[in-house]
Amino acid sequence: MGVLFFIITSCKNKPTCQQGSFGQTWSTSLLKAASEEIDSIFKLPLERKLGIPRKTGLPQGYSGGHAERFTKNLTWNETFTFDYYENDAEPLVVDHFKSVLGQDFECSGWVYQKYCQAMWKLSGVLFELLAVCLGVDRKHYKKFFEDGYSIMRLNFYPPCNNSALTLGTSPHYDPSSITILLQERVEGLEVFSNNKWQTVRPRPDALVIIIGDTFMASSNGIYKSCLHRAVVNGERERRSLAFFVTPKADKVVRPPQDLICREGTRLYPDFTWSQLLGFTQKHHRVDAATFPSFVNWLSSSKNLLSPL
Ligand SMILES: C=C1C[C@]23C[C@H]1CC[C@H]2[C@]1(C)CCC[C@@](C)(C(=O)O)[C@H]1[C@@H]3C(=O)O
Ligand SMILES: O=C(O)CCC(=O)C(=O)O
Ligand SMILES: [Fe+2]
Repeated sequence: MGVLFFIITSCKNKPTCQQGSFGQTWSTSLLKAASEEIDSIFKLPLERKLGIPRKTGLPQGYSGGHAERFTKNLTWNETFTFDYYENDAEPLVVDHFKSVLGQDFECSGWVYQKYCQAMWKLSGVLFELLAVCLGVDRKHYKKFFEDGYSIMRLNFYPPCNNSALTLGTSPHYDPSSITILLQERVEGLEVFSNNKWQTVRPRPDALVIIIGDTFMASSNGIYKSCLHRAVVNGERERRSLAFFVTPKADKVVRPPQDLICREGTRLYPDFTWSQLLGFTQKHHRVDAATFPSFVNWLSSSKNLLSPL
């Protein structure tokens, strides 16, 4: 069984952490600011939130339990999602916040601009770490993902005193490559490991790194995508931030050649992120069976980029 998820902590009690053990440029204060800023969006009046522009077939925008997409198994959460592209010239997240939420959201935009920049840098370090653990060229994955982007998701979970009837986020594997997840103080994240759901205890100074389907395929199945969910809390509001790292939309996802030679066989066909994203938005709600269903769909719908 490959790595499912792991937890990394920021530099110990340093106000700004330039280069910590992972070479990351994030700190507990940055995580705290990003957690606290979530309410600036979700405490808006409902009509304001529903007025946030949303394009059908894309995860970006505001949603309440995905009620605009699904008719059953609605989740007990509100989400706000936007894309992050690394761009040294323009603070694109700030521009996005001002355009979809208004000029008075410039400061919130800067909080998430800085947060996403730090998470993007961290993802590069994580890809090197994962490459080293796989025994492939240290820079392989960092180079593969460097012209990619990220889907940034803010999750807000209101208290729910009937946890038997609903979930915050249903059981699923993230379709993306790796997810950098920040839970603030209220627990709720559970991973399915050793045949049972296990709580991942929140730590305000820690990030949870979750392996997704795209990285599982890029590692020829050596790393396994991690089944996880979010349960609701009876008394307390819960917040989390998920930074889904994804390749450039039209880039072909396949393991490095030396890994294929070493393994001898390919577990998954070539695909693009654009195909997988489109599948999750148009054909199959992300759940515990997304990736096998996607692979079948690829083969049956003659969308295979190349035979296995
Ligand atoms: C490709 C994607 C689909 C989701 C957003 C991105 C990456 C994670 C996916 C998601 C968050 C996984 C849990 C279920 C989901 C429906 C959700 O709760 O929002 C997923 C997203 C989606 O389909 O919009
Ligand atoms: O809120 C959480 O802890 C998990 C959320 C999650 O898995 C997701 O947004 O993909
Ligand atoms: Fe997830």
